[in-house]
Amino acid sequence: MKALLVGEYRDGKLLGSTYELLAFARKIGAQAAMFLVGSEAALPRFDGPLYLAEAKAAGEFNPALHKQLLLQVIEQEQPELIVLAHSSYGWDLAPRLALALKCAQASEVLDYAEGAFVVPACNAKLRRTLKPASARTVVTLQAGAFSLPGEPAGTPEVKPLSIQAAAGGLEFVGYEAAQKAAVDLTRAEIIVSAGRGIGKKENVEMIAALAKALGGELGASRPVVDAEWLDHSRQVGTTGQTVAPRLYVACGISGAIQHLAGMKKSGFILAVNTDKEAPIGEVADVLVVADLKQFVPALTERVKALRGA
Ligand SMILES: Cc1cc2nc3c(=O)[nH]c(=O)nc-3n(C[C@H](O)[C@H](O)[C@H](O)COP(=O)(O)OP(=O)(O)OC[C@H]3O[C@@H](n4cnc5c(N)ncnc54)[C@H](O)[C@@H]3O)c2cc1C
Repeated sequence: MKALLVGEYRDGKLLGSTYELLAFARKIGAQAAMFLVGSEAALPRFDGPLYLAEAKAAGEFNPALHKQLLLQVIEQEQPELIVLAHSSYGWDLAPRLALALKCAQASEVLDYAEGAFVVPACNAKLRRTLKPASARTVVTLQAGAFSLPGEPAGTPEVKPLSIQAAAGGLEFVGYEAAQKAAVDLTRAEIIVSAGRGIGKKENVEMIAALAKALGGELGASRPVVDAEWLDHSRQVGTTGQTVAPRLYVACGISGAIQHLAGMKKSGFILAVNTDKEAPIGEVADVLVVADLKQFVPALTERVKALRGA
């Protein structure tokens, strides 16, 4: 099987998600070629053809023009799969491509087995298996679902793409930095995070008390932020911050892949969950199967006593 991987480049840098596409291609045993609107100065490390359009000429974000360039490469390479990251770039480009190619599209792929793609359903509570009816499929990959076992290596064979004329309608103007987060969790050595399992806003205080006793920062999963129990600057995960503290305490967090992608590199992970089968157990060093309303205050008192606070 042949896969055309659509790498991502932003602000002069190749994005790490590009290597997740390579990991996916490797996992499914596909022969990989890559398309990138980027720069010679930031090439991906892999062995294979790399169709490169200069971002200076094509704009870093111009789905209409990038689609045109991609269609030329697809004509040449004839891949069965066109693979993008499930990012704002992929969300925009993938359906345009699928429509132009009149082929199937599978979004937010988590896994692949026997010609079928596994994708999340019902707000990630369930998984659905999709078997495309077309010979060619455009897929976007969920962030963090695939990773290379070691450091990427290799030298691509660069095939420059020339830009004849800009596709009308869109012009890449630039990026606008998001407002600086009120809390920088990326620097925290200890993070205690609240998940939906805390039940109600009033229980945030209980999690904050443990964070304070440990001398750490308070974090959160997305539902806690969506419910406005905590500010977005405290969200950990693919649409929040990526953290790697020495200690991460997950209170009432199930361990959805989007949360794990933001904290699985923590030094030591302690999870508190009533469900012993919760996926957080797969990355936790210790999973305490308990009601957090009993366990967390007891742990806080013990920590305070040990620290003489
Ligand atoms: C595009 C996209 C991006 C996303 N980005 C993020 C992101 O950045 N960060 C993020 O966190 N999520 C993100 N999500 C959402 C993610 O898919 C999950 O829905 C979310 O992480 C679940 O949060 P949770 O674990 O707090 O809640 P749930 O999945 O509802 O889990 C609650 C857990 O609490 C446990 N529990 C319940 N009661 C108790 C109790 N009394 N004591 C102990 N345990 C208890 C339950 O057993 C359960 O495991 C994203 C989703 C999408 C589609």
